[in-house]
Amino acid sequence: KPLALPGAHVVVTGGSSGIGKCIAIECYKQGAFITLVARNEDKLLQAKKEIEKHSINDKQVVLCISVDVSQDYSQVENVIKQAQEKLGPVDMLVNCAGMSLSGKFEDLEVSTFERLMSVNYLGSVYPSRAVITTMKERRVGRIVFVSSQAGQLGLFGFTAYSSSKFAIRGLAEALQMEVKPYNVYVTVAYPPDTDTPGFAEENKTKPLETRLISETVSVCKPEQVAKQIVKDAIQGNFNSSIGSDGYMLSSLTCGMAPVTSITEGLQQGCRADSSCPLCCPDASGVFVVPILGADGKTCLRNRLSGAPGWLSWLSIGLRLRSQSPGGHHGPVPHHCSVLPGKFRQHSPSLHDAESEIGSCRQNCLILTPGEKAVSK
Ligand SMILES: NC(=O)C1=CN([C@@H]2O[C@H](COP(=O)(O)OP(=O)(O)OC[C@H]3O[C@@H](n4cnc5c(N)ncnc54)[C@H](OP(=O)(O)O)[C@@H]3O)[C@@H](O)[C@H]2O)C=CC1
Ligand SMILES: CCCCCCCCCCCCCCCC(=O)[C@@H](N)CO
Repeated sequence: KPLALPGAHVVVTGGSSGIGKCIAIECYKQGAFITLVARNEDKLLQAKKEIEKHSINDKQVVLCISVDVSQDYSQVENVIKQAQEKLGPVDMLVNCAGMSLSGKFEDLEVSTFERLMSVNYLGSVYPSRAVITTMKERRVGRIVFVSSQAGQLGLFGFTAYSSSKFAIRGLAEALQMEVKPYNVYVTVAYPPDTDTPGFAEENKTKPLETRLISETVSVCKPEQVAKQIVKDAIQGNFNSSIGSDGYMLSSLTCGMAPVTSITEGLQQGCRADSSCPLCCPDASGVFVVPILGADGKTCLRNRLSGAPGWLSWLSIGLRLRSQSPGGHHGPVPHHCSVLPGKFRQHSPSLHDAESEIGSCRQNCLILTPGEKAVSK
């Protein structure tokens, strides 16, 4: 279910400038309450004024908190606490604070590698770590990471920057697998060059080669990038790319990232049905056992959005095969997946799967249709 932004509390790190500021404006326009997090207080207040021009009701608030997200976890944790005291639990966190420095490997100071890793990577870990427990308890939440196209491929001049942006992806993939059963969705955005103060700053020292390679993709407006990111985050899409070459780049570099939207679209015929005993929304066994298990009755849609992409494709393949004459064994509800008999015989986990799913459900909050999740 898409996240409803009206009345929601959105925290944007790096919200005082560039892409982050545009994300804050986009959310504010849709009725959210905003907390902006960045270091410079003047820039924060300036951004607050600009964002407030876009209010849609007189209850909306923009809160500003100054902190360096890359320095000290307990400081960041305090900032999140302050924000939650004023505006309630965080529904969406956007990790957009970041910076770029380029240069040839041997020309970059070692301290630049440390700096980019702490701001871009640890600066995303800390705020996320500070909001995740409450999100899981409430069974509501979105966490957005802003990587970069340079986080999908390594580029000349970006030895320090690219690696810090690749790190974000590893974090996001692992985290999505953990939190999907709690209805918390992770989005990683891979923007191209975008016309922001940060980009202007980066261009002052960019090597010629880096500039030439980057210019093969045109520069985007931050408003456009922000719109796409907010849209994907609301939808719970794991991947957020901009434009057609952004889309191609994402397809080429998708690896085993979790799949959400496209696969779910293809799985139209496999909608989760709350009347199916195996399609409970706890979905704690997100991974292999439930996919191969449940004696062919596991609903794929709930299970797979936290699993690597190729597993989804495999299962779609199996499902299509199983629908062909001869591949179908026993009575199977229309919304459930079917595994061919051959696979059943060869997988020892299959026979235990139903009981395993039964036991993993004991550790979880089980919702019956119509019931609402409440925090512990
Ligand atoms: N513009 C581009 O071409 C692209 C940008 N990106 C990524 O998007 C994000 C935003 O970029 P962009 O809008 O260009 O950047 P800007 O430099 O315009 O804005 C950066 C924001 O992050 C804040 N910030 C920076 N460091 C810290 C820190 N240590 N602690 C807290 N806040 C911090 C800044 O405020 P303050 O300095 O006051 O702390 C500012 O609000 C970055 O992660 C960047 O890597 C990705 C792809 C392309
Ligand atoms: C078939 C696929 C076509 C795609 C071609 C790929 C070309 C790569 C261009 C990468 C540009 C790097 C952008 C980095 C932006 C960034 O993060 C900094 N500006 C941050 O400030």
